[in-house]
This record gives sequence, C-alpha cells and structure tokens, in this order.
Amino acid sequence: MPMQSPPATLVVAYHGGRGHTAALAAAVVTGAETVPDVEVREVRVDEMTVAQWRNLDESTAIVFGAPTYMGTASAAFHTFAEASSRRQFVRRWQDKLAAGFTNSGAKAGDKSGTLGYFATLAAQHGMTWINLGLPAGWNKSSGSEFDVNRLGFFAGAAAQSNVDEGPAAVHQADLATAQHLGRRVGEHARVVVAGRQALAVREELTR
Ligand SMILES: Cc1cc2nc3c(=O)[nH]c(=O)nc-3n(C[C@H](O)[C@H](O)[C@H](O)COP(=O)(O)O)c2cc1C
Repeated sequence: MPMQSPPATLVVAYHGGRGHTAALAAAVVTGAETVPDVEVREVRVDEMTVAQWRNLDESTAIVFGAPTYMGTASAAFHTFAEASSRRQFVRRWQDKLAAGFTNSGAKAGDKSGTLGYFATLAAQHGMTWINLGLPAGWNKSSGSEFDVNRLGFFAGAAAQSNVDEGPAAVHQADLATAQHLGRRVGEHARVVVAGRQALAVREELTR
C-alpha cells in the first residue's frame, strides 16, 4: 500500500529593502506552492520572532534572499546570519536544503558575491545547497531578455531592477526564474522527506 509522507516545509527567509526583493520572495513562494505535499512560509529576517526562528528550525528547506548591497547581501541579512550562529553551534540546521536569490540595480552588480555568501552560510550550517538548475538564457541570437535565467547565473536566482523604478517593474523573466527556484527547492524537499521516511520504514522492517 502506498505510504503517505509528512509534508515537507520550505521557508523563504529574506530581507527586502524597497520591495524588489520582496516581489522575488513572493515569486519563490508561488513556485514552491505548485509542489504537492510542501508547506511554504515566508519570514522577513529583519523582523524575526521566536515563532519564526522555530519555523526555520523545523523546516526541510530554507531559501535565503536579500538585495545586493555593496557586492554582498544587505546588512540586515548579515545581522540575521550572525544571529543564526547560535543554531550553527548546535548544528540545528544540519542537512536542511538551502538555496538563494538576489536583486541588484546593475545587470551584473556583483550579485555572485551575494549568492556565494548564501552558499557559504549554508555550508557553515551543514546544509545542502540547491543551485538554480537552469541553463543561461538570452545568450544566443534567437534569445531575448524574456528568457528564463536571462542574466545567466547558476548558483541561484538573480534579478536586475532599474534603480529608478518600483517593485511593480521587476522583470517578468526574473520573476519566472525565482518561481522556478521555488519549485525546484520544493521538489527536492519533497523527495528528501519521502526518502527519509522510506529509509526509516525499511530500517524498522529489517530490525
Ligand atoms: C547601500 C546600497 C548598496 C548597493 N549596492 C549595489 C551593488 O553592489 N550592486 C548593484 O548592482 N546595486 C547595488 N545597489 C542597488 C540595489 O541592489 C537595488 O536597488 C536593490 O536590489 C533593490 O531591491 P530592494 O527594493 O529589495 O532593496 C545598492 C543599493 C544600496 C541602497
């Protein structure tokens, strides 16, 4: 008889400055919500409560997000990351899945610094990094700025928003890329939960 796995839980933990990164966070949530058996939450890392820390502690996957400021994640995100060291000391986030997304004003804008920082944070916690899993878009004559992964990042989802426009102008290709990341992490989280449960049952049966 097929076994019902408990739901996986995915938390999008982000700092949004003027709203562009928040729009991307919403897109990650939308993508993750398309995956069955995955519960999705969003927390703003500059407004953490005890309950939200608990959400992170109990999650299967955490997707980190922040605007790129001065070539790295925003200071508010770094404050959250430093606060997470209490979890790191006791390996509380060990073996969770992790991924990341960022927005910047320039097309490149040193966003790799931010995505690389997220991956390092994940590694310090012993988390497993999920990359974007998409080829580069907009890199051939038949391509366009509306290609998914139009900016050609691989470590995570990267977006560019003009500094003189509001969050409503976040590029639709970047929103689609963020949705893809949410779906991808959700799918991996679901597999991890189902796999762990199957292993536990097998070990129980062979005891
Ligand atoms: C303090 C500060 C530093 C910034 N540094 C960068 C940068 O290094 N690279 C870049 O392309 N844009 C930079 N920007 C532009 C922001 O990345 C961009 O406005 C931001 O991602 C918008 O997202 P938000 O609305 O979530 O803040 C910077 C903006 C600020 C305020």
